[in-house]
Amino acid sequence: MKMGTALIYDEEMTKYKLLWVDPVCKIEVPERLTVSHEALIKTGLADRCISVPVREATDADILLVHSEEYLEAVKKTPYMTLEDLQEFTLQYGDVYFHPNIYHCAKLAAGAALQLVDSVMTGKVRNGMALVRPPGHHSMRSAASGFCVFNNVAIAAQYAKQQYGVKRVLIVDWDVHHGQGVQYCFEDDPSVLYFSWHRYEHQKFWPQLKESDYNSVGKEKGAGFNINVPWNKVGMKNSDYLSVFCHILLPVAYEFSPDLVLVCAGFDSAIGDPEGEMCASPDIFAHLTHLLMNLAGGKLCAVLEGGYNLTSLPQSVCQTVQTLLGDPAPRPANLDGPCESALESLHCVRSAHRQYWSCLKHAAELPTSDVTTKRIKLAEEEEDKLKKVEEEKNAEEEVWPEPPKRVAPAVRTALVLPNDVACPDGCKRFSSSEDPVIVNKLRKNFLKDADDSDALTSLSSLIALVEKMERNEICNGLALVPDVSMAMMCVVQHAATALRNRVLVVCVGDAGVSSHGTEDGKTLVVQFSNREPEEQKCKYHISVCLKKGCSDVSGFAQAVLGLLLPLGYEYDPSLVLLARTPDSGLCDSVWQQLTGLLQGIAQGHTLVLMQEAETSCVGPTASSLFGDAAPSLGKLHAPLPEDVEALERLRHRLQVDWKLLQTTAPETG
Ligand SMILES: NCCCNCCCCCS
Ligand SMILES: [Zn+2]
Repeated sequence: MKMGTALIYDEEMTKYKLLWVDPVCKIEVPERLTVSHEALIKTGLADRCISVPVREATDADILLVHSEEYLEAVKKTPYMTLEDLQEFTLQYGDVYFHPNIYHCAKLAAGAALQLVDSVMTGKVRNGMALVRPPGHHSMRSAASGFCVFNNVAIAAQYAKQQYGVKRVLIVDWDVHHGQGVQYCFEDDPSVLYFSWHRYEHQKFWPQLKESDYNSVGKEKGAGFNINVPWNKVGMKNSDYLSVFCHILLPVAYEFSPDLVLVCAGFDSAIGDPEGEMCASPDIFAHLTHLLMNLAGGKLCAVLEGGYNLTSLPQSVCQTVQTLLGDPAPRPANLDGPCESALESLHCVRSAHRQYWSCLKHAAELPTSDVTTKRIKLAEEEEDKLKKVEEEKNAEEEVWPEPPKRVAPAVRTALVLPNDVACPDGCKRFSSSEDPVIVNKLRKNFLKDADDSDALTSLSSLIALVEKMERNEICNGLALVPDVSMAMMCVVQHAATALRNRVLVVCVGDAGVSSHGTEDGKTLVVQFSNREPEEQKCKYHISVCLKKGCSDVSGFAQAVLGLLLPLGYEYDPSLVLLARTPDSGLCDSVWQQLTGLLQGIAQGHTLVLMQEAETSCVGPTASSLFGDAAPSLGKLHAPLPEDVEALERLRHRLQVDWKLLQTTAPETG
């Protein structure tokens, strides 16, 4: 049921600009929209989207968030002289008005509403609106930070009112705090607002105390406002992915939204004069991918900031290409979150532990003196490094073009016994038996050489792996007589053939070969309910859950907070996902796992299942084919012993795996 991706853009929104000198506002230029749209055209992405027209938000729409007096005031601006416009602007901060900005602000808000309509009526699965003026800083009765109407806040209220949406998740990955969104929903438990933002201990604009991590929401909304302050510039891909895996995703899955809105600001990308961060544009492919299995895939991304006319279009293209379902590029050098980011991560998780069961066992807030000492030490240390850094790259930031993301000709290939039907859309795969492969298999694997159907399925499997390695096929599913043997066979083949690494994810108690784990060519992560004997080595990890994988929330938290960070850091070229009938996994959890793992290894996921599990072929194929996994529903609290076990395991493994860190290492 793969549906399309909407793209909303109208050049009318380029027809306003700054009419006087104002150094703060001069970066907000019409070219932001034109370079972004042109990039989508040039890369062919625009043609793959469903073009949806803008519309003007009505007074009623705008009044969902703003006051009548504010709307009436803004309505007068088209008739103002230049002096009046400058006078009118002075009452607000870091924003400018123009005779045509009211019209454009109605179109920007209306574009967000068109996107919500398209997604909620099922016309499309997801989409992106390229708009200006942005919205997330504007407040009930005030313009702010280049924003006039709060496009995403209006869209959230509209979705609740028009479609009876119960829970809306707003993810604000713009580098500024969307204080306007926070104020709008801080006492509203039906809207979970998540924002990270440059903060520098309140030194950075808008310099609000309430942008810090301890603003968690008010009254009934307590816990539903998550602020992640960046107290240093230069944050990188690892910092962003760590916050997604250890804060946003666990909470988002527990919240289980019916709709996801993204305040898609790209001033958090490298090269931006506002953010001064160092995350590469392709990180937005992963951030987008990680949100696409929430709310059954209903995701609306609305442009906010982004002021570097090179990284902005690159980031926009990375986002749209992922919304279209193309495999994400392999993440660039994930060398672990920096000290300052770990401080923030620790503070946010601790501030929210009382509200979210997935954070229940997050470490306590560091005691004040330890913290201040640690922050001081960390700051001196990092400032020294920064000085060196600054000397080095005082010149313009440069970064490589994001890698080309070619979707293979065949997305999903299935190796099935002849009597099992192949779901539509997927391609049945069987190889001409390559004698070399056959002989090797006979020699290494098949005791009784006449076991022909094992031979057939194994040789098809190897041939499939080779096509994935050549990027001719994206992912695959194989029903095999013996999962353990098939796993071993693929791992051994891959270890030699594949230049790179294989991540083996085992669900259930299949015997797992430790082949390749001693030298790191293979990373095995096994989920089961059997207490593991001593932890073998860094590359063979057993995750023991009390009720195995049958406890949805325990398993979900293990996947989000442990498997994903491990997988991203390991950065394999193939993900081998093996499941045995005793796994106890329900289809929707299985589909979430299969969906999320496709963000790794450029989507080269190979699923192995026992031949008996024909009922699981359909759901698995649909997830491999790119359909969003069904929502898991609100997650109840995981078993305390599971959360504790995960925390202990993460604490033990973080020595070797930096993306598992959630607190700054004790200094001194
Ligand atoms: N450099 C500090 C001045 C910030 N001025 C407002 C920025 C608004 C961004 C909207 S995404
Ligand atoms: Zn911004």
